[in-house]
Amino acid sequence: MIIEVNNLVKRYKDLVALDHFNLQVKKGEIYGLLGPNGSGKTTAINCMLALLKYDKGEIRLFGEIMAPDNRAVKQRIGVVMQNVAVFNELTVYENIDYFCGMYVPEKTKRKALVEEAMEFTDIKDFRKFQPGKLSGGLLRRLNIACGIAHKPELIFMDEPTVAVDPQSRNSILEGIKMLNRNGATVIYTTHYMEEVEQICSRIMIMDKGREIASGTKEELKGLIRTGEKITIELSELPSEIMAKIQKVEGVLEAEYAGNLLKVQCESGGHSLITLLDILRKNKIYFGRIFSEPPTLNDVFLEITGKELRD
Ligand SMILES: Nc1ncnc2c1ncn2[C@@H]1O[C@H](COP(=O)(O)OP(=O)(O)OP(=O)(O)O)[C@@H](O)[C@H]1O
Repeated sequence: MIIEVNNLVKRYKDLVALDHFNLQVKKGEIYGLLGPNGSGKTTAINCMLALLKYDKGEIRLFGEIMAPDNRAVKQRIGVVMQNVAVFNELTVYENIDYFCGMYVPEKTKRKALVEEAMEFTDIKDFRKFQPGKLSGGLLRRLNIACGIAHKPELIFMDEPTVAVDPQSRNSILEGIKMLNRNGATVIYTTHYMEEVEQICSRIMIMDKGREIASGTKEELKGLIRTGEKITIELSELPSEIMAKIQKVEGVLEAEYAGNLLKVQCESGGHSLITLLDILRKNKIYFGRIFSEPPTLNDVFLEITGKELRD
């Protein structure tokens, strides 16, 4: 295991931010911590990095107890925090060089690493720019370059795509996958379920400082009763036909509004054919049909009774 967290408790006065939190991350994973704002993701990361003291529990990184002065372990770690943390008086190149220099003292070796990090994050053209002159997306890329230039084996990324345009977001996500293919283990926090679905090999869904479920996205979706959501375009739907639809085996809920019939089905059920048969037999003409699998928001909703997003 690269990360082992056992029974971690962190309180801010009366508020329990982490409540007996456990985590195991294996080498080579992109592990996602998914949870709404305030669920404890940043607190968990800061404890793992020994930036915060905690009340109870144990944290091991690379098999060693993590402590603020454990330089050997810190050298093997890269950090990309939620808030961009760069120096405004330094250029792009100098910023990356500074952060890389904390772990790589040799100048020539460092030069090659800084060039590589700029290439990787595609900010070479801005090497002489100061951060204040960069767009939001470029700033995020600089933040990432500063965190990864020394080629860490384990990378912590805390919501690196917040307030980033879709194009930069995709290039950041692709970059993370590439870092992982090149051998880095990644721990990634977000409240965007699409991101963890896109890049993470395993996911923990958090709420109120605790794990509520974990596994691959397929395993998580298999935990819940909610299955696919079927949408059918219809110009009319008499109430007696709606009543028949609501009684179909495997149908949890059905509603008709704005010429759309929306049917929420149970997981594992195959209700589409039956639904279409009912419509055909009753001479109800339908247009396009869509089927969406359950999302991680459905998992969160079914377990906690609330939406993942605010
Ligand atoms: N320095 C602090 N002092 C007091 N309470 C704090 C402090 N930092 C965080 N908290 C509280 O601890 C809880 C967990 O916060 P944390 O920032 O770890 O959550 P998060 O899941 O990372 O949320 P976000 O996505 O908003 O960063 C929240 O209720 C938050 O208000």
